[in-house]
Amino acid sequence: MAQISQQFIEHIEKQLPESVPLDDLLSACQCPLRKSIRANTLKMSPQELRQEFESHGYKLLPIPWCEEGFWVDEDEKALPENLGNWLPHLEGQCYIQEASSMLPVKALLHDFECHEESAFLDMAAAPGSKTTQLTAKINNQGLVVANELSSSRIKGLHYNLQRCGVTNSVLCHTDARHFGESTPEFFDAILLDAPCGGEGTVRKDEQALANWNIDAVRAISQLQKDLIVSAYKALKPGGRLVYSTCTLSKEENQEVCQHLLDLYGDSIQIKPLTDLFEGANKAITKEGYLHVYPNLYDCEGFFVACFEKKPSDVLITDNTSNQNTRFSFSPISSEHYTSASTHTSLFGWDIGPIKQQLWQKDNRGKSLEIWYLPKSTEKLCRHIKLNRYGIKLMEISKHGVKLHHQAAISFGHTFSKQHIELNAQQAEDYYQGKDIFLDTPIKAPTNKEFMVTFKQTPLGLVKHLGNKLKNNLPRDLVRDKTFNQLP
Ligand SMILES: C[S@@+](CC[C@H](N)C(=O)[O-])C[C@H]1O[C@@H](n2cnc3c(N)ncnc32)[C@H](O)[C@@H]1O
Repeated sequence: MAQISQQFIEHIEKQLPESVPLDDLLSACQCPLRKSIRANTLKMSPQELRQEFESHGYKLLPIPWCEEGFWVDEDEKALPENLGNWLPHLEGQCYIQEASSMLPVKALLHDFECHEESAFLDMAAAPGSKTTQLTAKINNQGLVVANELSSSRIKGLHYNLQRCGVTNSVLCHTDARHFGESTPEFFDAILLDAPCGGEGTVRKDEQALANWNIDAVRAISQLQKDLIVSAYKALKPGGRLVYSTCTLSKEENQEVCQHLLDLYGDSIQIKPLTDLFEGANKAITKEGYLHVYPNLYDCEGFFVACFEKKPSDVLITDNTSNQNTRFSFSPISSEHYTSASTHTSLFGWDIGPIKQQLWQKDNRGKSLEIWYLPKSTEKLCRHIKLNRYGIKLMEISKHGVKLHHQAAISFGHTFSKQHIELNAQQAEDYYQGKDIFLDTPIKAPTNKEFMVTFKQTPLGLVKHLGNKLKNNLPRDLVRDKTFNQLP
């Protein structure tokens, strides 16, 4: 049973709209949270995800604001606890994400015209539920900067981006309060899913409201105000900003938005979310924000505000010097492009269409790395230090060309040759880091790299050694336990 501090009850009671009686809110806080899942459309359609679950007796209910998202009706059948070890999850076909947490990206992209050069910033991105939702929705177009301050959380963010086949993102590891100064008017759209008090998460975390106090709320509200000002400054005129939290107090929500409007109300305006989805009116505030109390749609509490920065007639000029010491890549040379494309053609992979995004980097004289970088990465690097760039595709050394794991999981769906389809047991063995023994040896030269797939989805690379396939899954991706069949 959730422990809810009396101080919180007295505080929130004063802020509740008439449509949300305190008793309804408190009883919703005591109900376990409905679980939800989202199809990652870079790898699986919502229909396929639904079929996969329903063929095992689960009942999935659509989430009204996210066509890729579903609630799992656990009255019918409960989800297994360890869904993270399920093969389709490891393959990046789905993401376990709370339903209301799917709202901010919906707001960010609603009527938004995304193009090849669009630059997005996710200011507080780990573990990546919204970054992966965004990149899937824009089909890996443009550039998405995923930023996270916490060192311990950035690894999980990177893992999720890789797993989900995200190719248009770079990772940044900084305090998001710096973006306003370091990347002024750089981004077309910014998501600030702010660090917050988490009052809306009490249905998942029974202790979330046990030790509530107003001083902590005020302190975090100040951080949020600094972050939203930084977001405003980093946004291009004509750009879009979404501010969201999973908390309920006005100090962390409406007051933060009002701070932005008090400072910059002449050049930014609220984009009301009234028509975001059918039924949004239940949660709409008088300003046009969505304030989702946990009882409204039977999910977590959430707050979402959307702003548009007015277009400006003043032309933005990028005065930053081209002398960029932080950027250690150069465009791929024709000699190395020839080596790279000769190698990828063995896999039936034509890298011609991505040639403009191929860069080379010297690996301390030992080898030469070939990378795929999202558009505008070089320009961005003139302003900020990145933690991880796009995707390392291969290494060229005196021993020849060697493909990298990320090339297979990000671009493997376009390989037409040199891949081996595994059965479920072999796919599980692969994720557990084991070599794969073949019942019937394949007719192919030994010591060659192959890509392995399961149900046509790329898992990674192996080396063919005759009767076995040597596992080349990077060690940090190896899992102790995996399963294929839903119970
Ligand atoms: C609500 S969580 C983000 C959840 C994420 N957007 C998602 O959907 O998976 C807020 C994140 O902000 C990070 N954070 C806290 N202070 C920050 C700061 N000053 N700059 C950037 N990130 C910060 C926290 O470590 C945390 O990971």
